[in-house]
Amino acid sequence: MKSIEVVAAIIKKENKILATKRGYGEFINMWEFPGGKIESGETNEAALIREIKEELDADIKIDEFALTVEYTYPTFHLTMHCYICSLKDSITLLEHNDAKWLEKNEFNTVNWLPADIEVIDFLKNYL
Ligand SMILES: Nc1nc2c([nH]c(=O)n2[C@H]2C[C@H](O)[C@@H](COP(=O)(O)OP(=O)(O)OP(=O)(O)O)O2)c(=O)[nH]1
Ligand SMILES: [Mg+2]
Repeated sequence: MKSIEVVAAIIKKENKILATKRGYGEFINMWEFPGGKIESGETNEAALIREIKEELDADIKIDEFALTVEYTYPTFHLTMHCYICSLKDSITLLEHNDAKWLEKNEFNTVNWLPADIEVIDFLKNYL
């Protein structure tokens, strides 16, 4: 089975985190943490900064590593490294079709990608 390695940004502002809704592809309209595939030769941090610039036209500060999720979808295995980040400026949705700032008690109001449930469980304790 194919394996992919992805970095994702848990962008935090006060007690809220940014959830973004996928605008295209297999998982369209499901919610995720913005980010994407690490390219060869790239560090996790460089990949995350590049992806957030590409997807949200924003610069971020990576504050700390949060967790790595391993999840097997029917057609591929996902390794996803997640980092707590803060925004240096505003965002523009270039690939997503919606975004929401969610407090802990609102996490369950959106339809997360299956691999993200573990991230949500982590954040319920972290925030
Ligand atoms: N970015 C991101 N991807 C996730 C999350 N949860 C999850 O299962 N994935 C899966 C969905 C995708 O199959 C896979 C790769 O992420 P991606 O589609 O964002 O990759 P990318 O930005 O490089 O996009 P592309 O150029 O391949 O279209 O990771 C998440 O929270 N954030
Ligand atoms: Mg992406």
